[in-house]
Amino acid sequence: MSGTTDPTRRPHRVWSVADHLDDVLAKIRPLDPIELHLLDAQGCVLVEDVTVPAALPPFDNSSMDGYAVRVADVEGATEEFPATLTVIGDVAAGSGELPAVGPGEAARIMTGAPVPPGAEAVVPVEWTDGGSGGGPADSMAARGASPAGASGEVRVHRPAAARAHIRAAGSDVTAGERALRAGTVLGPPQIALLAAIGRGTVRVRPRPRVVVLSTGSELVQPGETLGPGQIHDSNSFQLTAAARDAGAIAYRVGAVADDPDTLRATLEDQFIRADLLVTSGGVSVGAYDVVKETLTDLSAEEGTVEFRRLAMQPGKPQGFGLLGPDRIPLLALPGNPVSAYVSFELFVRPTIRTLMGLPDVHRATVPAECTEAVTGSPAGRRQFLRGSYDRDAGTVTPVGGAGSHLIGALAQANALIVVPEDTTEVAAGDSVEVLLLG
Ligand SMILES: Nc1nc2c(c(=O)[nH]1)N[C@H]1C(S)=C(S)[C@@H](COP(=O)(O)OP(=O)(O)OC[C@H]3O[C@@H](n4cnc5c(N)ncnc54)[C@H](O)[C@@H]3O)O[C@H]1N2
Ligand code: MOO
Repeated sequence: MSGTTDPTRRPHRVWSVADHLDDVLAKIRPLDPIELHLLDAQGCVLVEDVTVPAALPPFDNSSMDGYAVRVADVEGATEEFPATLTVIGDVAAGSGELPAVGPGEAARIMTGAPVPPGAEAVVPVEWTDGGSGGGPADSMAARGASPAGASGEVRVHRPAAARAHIRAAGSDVTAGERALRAGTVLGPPQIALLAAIGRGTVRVRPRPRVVVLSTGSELVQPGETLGPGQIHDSNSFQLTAAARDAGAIAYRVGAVADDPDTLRATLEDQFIRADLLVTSGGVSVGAYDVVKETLTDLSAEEGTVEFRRLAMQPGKPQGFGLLGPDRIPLLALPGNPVSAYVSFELFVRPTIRTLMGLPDVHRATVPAECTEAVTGSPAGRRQFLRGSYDRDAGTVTPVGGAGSHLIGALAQANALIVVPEDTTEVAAGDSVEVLLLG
């Protein structure tokens, strides 16, 4: 990284939001798939069709705690004239050895336990006296408290149809059927299915490893005391949290001073573990804009990073390129905290989600009625104001002003109000486009 900036070579083109985003995403390829343990694959995109190896349930089993019986033995049973059966033992979930139920016999059976041979139906314990000799039971005596419950007699008060309260083998999924299609995003129910069919690992596109570093000699770690002219580094925390929220494994690298050699060395150190590099600060036109200074005019081996002006507010100065021998994508965001956040939402989040191979990379947008007038939106720049969106009312209210240093208002917002390039004023009651955050 040679770090020489030649101002005469600065491109004068002003990029639209859409053109910059298209240019970024055109250079991002989804990460190569790897085999991951189920919980590590949560939120990832499956790249294989998964076939069911063996039916679920694997065997006929009871859906109720009760008694496994033969249908003829309980035919016509009532509370007044119960069917009295001999209890031959217990079948608990996980039971390997099953007692055969003969005529006039019943086996106590628990939910999920295999239906024993000879039994044709299950009667819930509430349809019986539970072996007590009294009225209808509301539960079984716990085995520990009453081991005798697995023997003696039970009076059944109602008849049961064949296969009543029996969950048939294969009634959930059958061997050979497709459990999940390639392209499925693995949420909790999909992970449950994979586990149920016995898959311990799956082939997915992994979460990208995103390295976040902030730049600025004024920055001090939260928890430390500020000296004159210093502020706490909030961007690296904000962006690391946002990267996690977008689905990445994010590594926060502490704030780097405005020194090209330090920045260069810090970035190079991170190449080993980065699928994406995100920096904040140092991209505008000042004398200490270290990111721009360091990453402009790189050699062919070092990569290419282009610094641009975008027709948006906040977020005007942006850098994008591919760095190092592996051509790791780098997004250099402006340092103002709101600018950094808006830039993340518009450009970094879709990049992370493209790396993951997710089908839907953008935040949802909805129309909403703006409850207050907006004035002074800059002509020719798309403005992203912070807003509080009320879904029930279908309204959005601007919070704070347009200043890109307003972190307090940002923390109150749940949406960005989009004011188009050709609009400088919005009247109260006008419909606006709102980008929903989360
Ligand atoms: N003469 C001009 N000056 C500026 C222009 C311009 O076009 N001409 N653009 C302005 C715009 S718009 C933006 S946005 C900023 C972008 O500046 P940088 O990306 O170079 O960011 P810095 O100068 O490093 O910092 C800007 C601002 O943000 C604070 N900051 C930076 N990093 C952090 C952090 N990690 N946590 C909290 N706050 C941070 C920093 O202290 C500055 O106040 O340039 C304008 N200037
Ligand atoms: O465009 Mo800067 O990003 O307004 O604050």
